[in-house]
Amino acid sequence: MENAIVKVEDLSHRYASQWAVRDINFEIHNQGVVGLLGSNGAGKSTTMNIICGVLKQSKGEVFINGINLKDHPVEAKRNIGFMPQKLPLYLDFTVEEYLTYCADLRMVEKSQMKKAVQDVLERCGVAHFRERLLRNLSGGYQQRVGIAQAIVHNPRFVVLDEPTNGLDPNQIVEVRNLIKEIAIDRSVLLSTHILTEVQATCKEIKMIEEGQMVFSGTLEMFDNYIEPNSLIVQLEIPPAKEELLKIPGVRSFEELSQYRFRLGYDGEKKTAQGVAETSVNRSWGMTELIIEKSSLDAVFARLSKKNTK
Ligand SMILES: Nc1ncnc2c1ncn2[C@@H]1O[C@H](COP(=O)(O)OP(=O)(O)OP(=O)(O)O)[C@@H](O)[C@H]1O
Repeated sequence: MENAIVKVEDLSHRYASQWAVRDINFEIHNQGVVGLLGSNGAGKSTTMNIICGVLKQSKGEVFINGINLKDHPVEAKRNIGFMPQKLPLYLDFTVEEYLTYCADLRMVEKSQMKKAVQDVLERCGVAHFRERLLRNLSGGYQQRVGIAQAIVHNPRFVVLDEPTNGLDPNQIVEVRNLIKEIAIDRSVLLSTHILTEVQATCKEIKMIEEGQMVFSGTLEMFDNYIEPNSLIVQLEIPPAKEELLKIPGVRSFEELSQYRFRLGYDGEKKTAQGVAETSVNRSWGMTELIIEKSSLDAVFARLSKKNTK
């Protein structure tokens, strides 16, 4: 079987006497964006810094493309691109000078350097600014250059730490599109506090709280983490409230308008089916039935709380 792009085994890290990360395990096998979530101080930056080889862990192992990062850092890092939260930009360099410098640091072969820089200039949409000083670029374009430096050596795995921080709404959309584009042929681990960002870009989510992994799964699993327990039904010829409360599983009733009602239920999936069937059988003229899901914020809050109990 092909090596996982990233494999993290029993990863723990301690600053002085305090453990920041405890026994984290995960693997990333596929291309696409994986969101790394967690409250402030949860351990995201510590985890990312270790995975990128910037910080040495107290315990555990990290393998990048099958290569042990601790034992073979130079080889392993060839497969990693990192864009830290605070961009390491040299503001007096032009875009092209800076990317050439980064390509050199990442040990791109001299003969390949020009092509590597040209490719990322184009791919990240900054070719027309190649001669501009970094200090004269807008925040959105500086972020693009930050992403370009992370992929100039064509790594299989890229880590982006809050890449849309401080951007305006248009720039956010553009940078998110760029992230999705670069994740077509590589894995991207994206740390963010913004749940709409996760929704817009990620296919998988990992969530850390107090240094431990509290969730790992698809965006859909995260979205469905809290079982729905209410539904909205719209009926053209509504019955009396008591009739609705008689449907098996229905526990509560709330009138939203003359024709629209919220019914609370016990989480049993069959209840929604029962509401639909009864409405049809009794000719209540059902025009809409929506199962109300919890928001991503509610799931995030539940997972954070679960860990602090
Ligand atoms: N250099 C350090 N020395 C001591 N403690 C640290 C150091 N860096 C981080 N910590 C502590 O380790 C824990 C995890 O911090 P970390 O920065 O990894 O969290 P985070 O999830 O990235 O937070 P944020 O979202 O606020 O950036 C926190 O309790 C933090 O105070």
